[in-house]
Amino acid sequence: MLRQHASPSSLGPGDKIGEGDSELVLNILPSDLAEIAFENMRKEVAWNVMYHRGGEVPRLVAVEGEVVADGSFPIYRHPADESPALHPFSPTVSLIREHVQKVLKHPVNHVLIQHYRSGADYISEHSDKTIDVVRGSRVVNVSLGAQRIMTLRLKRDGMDGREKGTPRPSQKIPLPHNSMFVLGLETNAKWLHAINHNKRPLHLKSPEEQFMNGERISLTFRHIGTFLTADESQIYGQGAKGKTRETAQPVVKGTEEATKLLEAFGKENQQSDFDWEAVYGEGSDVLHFTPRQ
Ligand SMILES: O=C(O)CCC(=O)C(=O)O
Ligand SMILES: [Fe+2]
Repeated sequence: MLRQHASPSSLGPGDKIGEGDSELVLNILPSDLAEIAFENMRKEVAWNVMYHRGGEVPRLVAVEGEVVADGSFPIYRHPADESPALHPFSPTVSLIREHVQKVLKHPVNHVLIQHYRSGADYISEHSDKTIDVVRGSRVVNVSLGAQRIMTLRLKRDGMDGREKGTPRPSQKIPLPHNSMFVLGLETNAKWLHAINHNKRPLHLKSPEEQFMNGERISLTFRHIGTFLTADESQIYGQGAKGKTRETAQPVVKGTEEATKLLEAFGKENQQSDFDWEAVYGEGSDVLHFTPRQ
């Protein structure tokens, strides 16, 4: 039985989350791996500062993925000025990936890893950008370290037809250490999600929030259908204009193409009935939005 709570209470395993295609899975990793994963990743992962509109994003990030035989690798495009360089899966992340795939029952070939260094680090409300996400697959966030809260909020246009002044439904899902939040694409289409900051002094927080000194690492695994060739000169696959390796096209940096894709991302953030085929179907060959000078 799925239970539906009033908006502000916390949801967890077994609850109807978002459109009902999302869920929280506890103890995703065996305890020996869960225990060492955080410290291992601190050392193994190539952490970067990432920029959005010229400012630093408030967390450290890294990208890893599966490099295929000819050296091509998956690319996930989202509105950052530059995507960090992709590295092959590091040893601990590889192990985590295996457990994720077993539960998810579909492959994942790309991960965005984020280090929330304290309660002051956060990710603003957004929908994941799905031009490069294999259609019908789900996105997962594995949480390690301090518990933070995933907040879902119905998109504004989802309120059409409801009485004026009705608050937008929102849901709070605490993400404990060693959990996996599965984001269904229907939920991603109709709701925004965020990890808001939690600036209460550490000593006033719950033991779960204080864990790992308030630091959290999340791993957002996706099944990506768009690829860059080894020398990063060409792009192909689901989200590109050339849909196969043979029809790969040169990547486009900046220019009107970039403005067009950024506008499409804006629409995906706002529209519950976002028409994927109409907006993304043709594909885009843009790589970086504000290329390095
Ligand atoms: O840190 C998280 O769990 C959320 C990350 C996220 O929403 C994203 O990278 O798109
Ligand atoms: Fe997200």
